[in-house]
Formats: sequence, C-alpha cells, structure tokens
Amino acid sequence: MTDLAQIRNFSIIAHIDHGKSTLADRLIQFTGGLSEREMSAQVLDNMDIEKERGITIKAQTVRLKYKGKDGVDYELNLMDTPGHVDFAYEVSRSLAACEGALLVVDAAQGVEAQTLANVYQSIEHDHEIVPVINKIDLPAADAEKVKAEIEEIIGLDASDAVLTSAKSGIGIEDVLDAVVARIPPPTGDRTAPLKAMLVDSWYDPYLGVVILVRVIDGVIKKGLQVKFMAGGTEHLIDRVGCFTPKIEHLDELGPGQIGFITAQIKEVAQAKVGDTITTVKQGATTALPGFKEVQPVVFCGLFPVDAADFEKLRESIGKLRLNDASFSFEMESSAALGFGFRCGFLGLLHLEIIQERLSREYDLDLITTAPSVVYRIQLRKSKTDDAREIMLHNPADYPDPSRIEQIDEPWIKATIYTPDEYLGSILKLCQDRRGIQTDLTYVGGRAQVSYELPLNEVVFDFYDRLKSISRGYASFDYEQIGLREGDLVKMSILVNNEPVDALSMIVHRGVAEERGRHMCERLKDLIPRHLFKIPIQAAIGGKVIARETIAAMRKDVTAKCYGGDISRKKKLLEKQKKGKARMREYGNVQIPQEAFIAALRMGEE
Ligand SMILES: Nc1nc2c(ncn2[C@@H]2O[C@H](COP(=O)(O)OP(=O)(O)OP(=O)(O)O)[C@@H](O)[C@H]2O)c(=O)[nH]1
Repeated sequence: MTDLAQIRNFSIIAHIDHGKSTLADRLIQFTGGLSEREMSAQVLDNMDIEKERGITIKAQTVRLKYKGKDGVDYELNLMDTPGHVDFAYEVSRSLAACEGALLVVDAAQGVEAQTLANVYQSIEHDHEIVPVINKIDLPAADAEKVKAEIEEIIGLDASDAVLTSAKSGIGIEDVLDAVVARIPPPTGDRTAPLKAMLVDSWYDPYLGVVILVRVIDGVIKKGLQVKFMAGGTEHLIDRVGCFTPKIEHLDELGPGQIGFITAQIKEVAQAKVGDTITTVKQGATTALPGFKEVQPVVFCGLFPVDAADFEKLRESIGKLRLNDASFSFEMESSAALGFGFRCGFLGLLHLEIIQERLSREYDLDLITTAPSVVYRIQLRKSKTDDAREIMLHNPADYPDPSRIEQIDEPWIKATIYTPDEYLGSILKLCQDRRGIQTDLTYVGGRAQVSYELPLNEVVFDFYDRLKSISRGYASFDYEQIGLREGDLVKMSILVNNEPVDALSMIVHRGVAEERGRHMCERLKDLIPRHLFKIPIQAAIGGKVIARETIAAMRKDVTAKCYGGDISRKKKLLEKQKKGKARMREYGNVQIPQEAFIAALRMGEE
C-alpha cells in the first residue's frame, strides 16, 4: 500500500519539438527504469510512424521510483500526452488524471500557441505548473527572455523555472526534485466505492485491450467484477500493473495511483476514454465529470486503386479500428470508384496517419476522396417526403438543391501565434478562408491572433499553408464552436463530360468560382494527355463555372527516343506501365491517384 503523500502524478506539456519526449526519456533513465542500452530508441514515442513524424500520438504513462532529498521513496507517475490538436480530448483526460504538469519551453523558441492552449487546460484542471526551460545547450538559448515570456504571456511565476538540456542530461535531478517539492500529492479515499477514470486504451496483440486508469477512490484488483458506467458493459479484471516502462504486474492500484488493467476486452471501442470504472457490487452511483464521446469531424472515402483489394482493405481497416476507437468507417460504393469505405477522422493529421498505415503496414494502394466536414441540412417538404434534417457526410449525397432550406457548417476558433513579420500574410490567409478576426495582441515581437473560421476552409491545407508562409514559425491550435448557417453549394468536377464523384466538394458560393478554376488548372497538369482532347469543367448545378482543356497527344512518347537507345525506351515503357497501375479509369480517361488529393490543395501562391 502506497501512502498518498508519496505519490506524484504529472504530465508534460510542451509545444511540438520542444523536447517533451527527450525529457521524459531522461527522467526514466535517471530513475533507473531502463539501462543505457535499452534507452537507444525514444521510449515513449513507440510507434514507427510516430517516430518518423516526430510526434506523440498515444498517451503512455510510466511509473518512476525516486528517492527524494528527504530520503522518502516516491512514486512518480509521468503521463505523456499527445502533442497535436486532433487529439485534444485525450490530452484533456490525461491532464484530468494528474495534479501537476511540467511546462517544457524551448529556450531558443519561447512560448508558442500549442504551449498556451495546453497550459490553459492545465490551469483549468487546477494543476501546479512547474516551468522547465529546455535546450539550454543551444547557442540561441535565452533562458531569461523565455522566463519573462512565461510570466508575461502565461502569467506564471517563472523565477524558479528549472533549466535543462534534455539532450545532454543537464538539470534532470532538479526536475525530479521540483516534481516532489512543488506538485501536490493526490487525495482519495481507500474505503469509498471504486471510482477510476479510464484515461486511455489501446490494443496489444498479447494482452488484448489495455486500459490506462487513474484510481480516484477505492481499490482496483485482479478478479474484481467492474462496470464501465458510460459504456454500460461489465468485465472481470484479469491483470493489474504499471509500466516502468517495462510491464510490472501489481496486486492492486489504490487511490491516487495510475496504472493499467486488462479484462479480456476485444475492441478499444468498448473502453471509452473518459469513462468511469466502478465495481458491479456496491459501486459508485455517480460518474466522474467530463466524459465526452469523441466524434470524427473530417470524413473522406478510401477506395482501393485495384478493385480486387477491397477485401484486404476491409480487413485492414477492421484491424486498425480495433486499436483506434475515434476512427469510424462504413461501406460506400461509387459509380466511378467501385467499393470502398467512408471513414471519419478526428482531423487531417489523424486521416493522414490512418492512410499512411494502410499503405505502409498493409501495403494498400488507395484513392482518398476529397475530405469533407459534416454539414447539417434542413430539407423542405416534398411531394413524397416530409420536411426533415439530415447530416451530410459525403458531398456525393448532396440532396436536390430545390429541397434545401438551410445548410449549417461547423466553425472553429483558431488561435495563431506568430512572429509579427509573418502576421500580414497570415491575416490574409485567414481572410481568404472566410475568417472573422476576434482578437489580436502583441507581446514582444510576437502576435497572437484569434479567428473564427469555417472548418471546411481549414481541413485541406490551411495548416500547411500557415507553416509555409511563416517558415514554420507560426503555431496553430483550434477548438470547435458549433454550427453556423452558410451559403454553400456543391461543386462538381467533370472530366471528359463525366462527373467525378471523388472530386466533388461543398464550397461557399463566394469562393466557388476561384476554387473551381484552381481545380481545373491543377487537374490539367495532373492528368496525362490522351489520344483525344479532354475537357475539364467545374460546375454548380448545371452551370459550368470554370473550364480547361487537355490537348490531345500527338505522338507516341517513345518516338522521342532515337532508335538506338533501347534501355531508355524500356524504362519509359516500364514507367508508363507502373503509372497505369496507379490510375483510375473514368469513362475512357485515366486519372492518376495523386490527382485526387493534389487537386484539392488550394495553393494560392
Ligand atoms: N539541442 C537540444 N535539442 C534537444 C533537447 N531536447 C530535445 N532536443 C531535440 O529536439 C527535437 C524534439 O524533441 P522531442 O523530445 O522529440 O520533442 P517533443 O516535444 O516530444 O515532440 P512531440 O513528441 O512531437 O511533441 C529532437 O530532435 C531532440 O533531439 C535539448 O535539450 N537540446
């Protein structure tokens, strides 16, 4: 039994790349969780894709044993949180499981938007926040300036900030001492009915679904029959343990403790983040506050390039879903693309991750249709149907315009933080995307600007554009603020006079013509020449709003190579053949796979 006074639960909040994972690894190493050799790879970012993209997707928690300066053995539970806006709810649950946080700020970069958003959340959870200024080894490091920024911008006292270089291992013990001294221990009642928060869940091929819990009151043990209050299911606990980061089996988890349980659960969808776990007998009657069902916000179709891969796609998607409850899918068929799936994601990064895993881990060539947000449409009464409301996930299902009374679209509030030299271009970008500025403040040489923006203007390439016009310096964070009426229309794209469903999209009437023109210009470059002339048109209803033509091909491509150079000729033919495999036929036109996403990038340069 661990005394509550010996426990500290904390998370690390940081902007992407400020060194959260490196610091976490150092803390593990210092407290002896792993040997030098085992430290070779970053421990907390344990998925391949995470490593390559350098981001943390799944929250993980490790228990560190640390003997404090007072000689007491402390149990420090360090919770790693995801670093991207798409996974904001997981972050909020992790924060709710802790009493404090380390705020890691890069000594050369200073405070950035993501830092702010997470700090405010942490403050909302009444956390004790310990500022850590990392990367003090960098020549451009300026700890004093960053301290001043933390005080000025966030309003936290930074005079006791811990200075570290996670990379070279400087200041690590100071961090541990600050955790013990400054972060309060948890409170809880061992004799009260069990209440444990489900912080995270993931699928492990050996253990099945693993659930990360934070016990609030009571005790959780092997053999206990428990109930998930929001999920409404009952399970028998078969394992209790923690990660050090290696798996350590335990007899129990008491109040204030964080660890994992397993209960022969097959799908993560049954273990919803934020749910309350209690005992079946004499359990708690009220659930913990803050449970929210996460809903996908961005939808798109995924189709196999080769129709014969459909079964493989179904299987692979099913497997991914086992491990990712926030991703949804249902079967879809399209006249042009055949059978595929309509999938829902938390955001564009989430979409890209799933798409990448399907192509990399499952070796599938996919066509992704235009991502779309969910619109709410009020339909008028017709001869055969009553007036009613529908949620539109797919532009292909856009109803007859004469029946549409009103369309509402989701809006977000975005907070952008940028050095002021890029402000002009950023304001223009937001303005072009129908943004409404709600706030603009300057601190030092930096600007913080808030905009309300329609989500459909953000889902394609807003983030990429923002990064490119600010050379990576601007940071972006957003939250959803509900639905608003919009003057929206469906824009269809016709290739050789045939509509291509996968390219149709819902756009605001005011920007439709410009978007249509861009799409046509891009497609003209992306679709190879054929033996005949191909018109490309953008249309709203029956009205063509933009048009380009791909001229007919005159010669055989190999005619360019003089007779002698056989190898070059072979290469070309080979290339053509390969290209063919990645194309879809539309009527008699072949459209390369890249065209589907590339055409959607609005590219305003
Ligand atoms: N020079 C220097 N580089 C560091 C230090 N700490 C981390 N880095 C580097 O900064 C980069 C980002 O570090 P990570 O620990 O992956 O950052 P992170 O905050 O976990 O990033 P996300 O997981 O994407 O949120 C890596 O290339 C690290 O090697 C430091 O103290 N000094």
